[in-house]
Amino acid sequence: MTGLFAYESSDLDWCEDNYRHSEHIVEYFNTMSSLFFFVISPIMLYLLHPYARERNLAVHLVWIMMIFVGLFSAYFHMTLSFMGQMLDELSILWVLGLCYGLWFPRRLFPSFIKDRTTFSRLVMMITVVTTLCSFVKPTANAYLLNCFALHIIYSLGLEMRICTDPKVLRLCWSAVGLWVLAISCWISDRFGCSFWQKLNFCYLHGIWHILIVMAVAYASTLIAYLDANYEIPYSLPSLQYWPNDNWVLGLPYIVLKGTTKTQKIF
Ligand SMILES: CCCCCCCC/C=C\CCCCCCCC(=O)N[C@@H](CO)[C@H](O)/C=C/CCCCCCCCCCCCC
Ligand SMILES: [Ca+2]
Ligand SMILES: [Zn+2]
Repeated sequence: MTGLFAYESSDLDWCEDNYRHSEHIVEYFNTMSSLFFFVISPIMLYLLHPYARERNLAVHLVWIMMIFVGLFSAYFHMTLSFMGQMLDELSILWVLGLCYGLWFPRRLFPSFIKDRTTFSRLVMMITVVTTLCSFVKPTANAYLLNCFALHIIYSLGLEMRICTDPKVLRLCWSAVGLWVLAISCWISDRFGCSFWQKLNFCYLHGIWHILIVMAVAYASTLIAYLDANYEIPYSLPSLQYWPNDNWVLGLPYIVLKGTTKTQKIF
């Protein structure tokens, strides 16, 4: 049992040199860049509060769980232990499950499912089964998780076909662009390590951490915005960026111009 927690007991080892900057932290830069989750998550929790209050307070669980993803990611890179790997990957799986349950568009539900509660229960069952299966071949987990991004982009494409709002389109392309940059770093670190070692630049996985958090902030806000238009249209949602609307890489959030009260007046 203690072997599961042992340093370097995971089959995964990223390109960054082990123990280069500290004798206690296996991959220093990868560990430190995981702390970026702690910076973005509280800000997103704050920015999404008006939408969560109107729609469903469970929305807050997404960014609360992202704090745990950051924590487990830091623990994994600090130790490269098997337990760290599983905590890192399973926390990502459960955030994905939560996002699907909350936000997957009703229009795209399989025909035999009539309401979101049934859909969320099905997602929960699939997440539990996938959690158990993840112990069968742990080295395959990360690849499987990355496939979810493809499904999210495909579903977004279906939703965006009829969209002409430039602000929404900008958010969508920014999310996809950030993800393309992120996944390029992840793949390059995984499969091009000898090349990057020759250049003495082995930090691509750490850069992936930073880019994927930004991609998730952009994609989740876009999906929440589409959801708000569909599920709480009286709230008149619109998109803005923090701290400034004109910043190239501000954090997107949803502003509600109407509330339940104004709905009752109409
Ligand atoms: C209707 C669904 C809406 C979904 C919205 C987005 C949901 C985000 C869900 C999960 C957060 C992912 C956080 C990534 C943490 C990375 C930690 C990490 O680096 N782990 C690695 C090991 O250290 C591990 O190898 C990585 C495994 C792959 C993770 C793949 C995550 C998929 C993220 C999907 C992002 C969607 C972006 C879509 C852009 C248009
Ligand atoms: Ca390494
Ligand atoms: Zn990582």
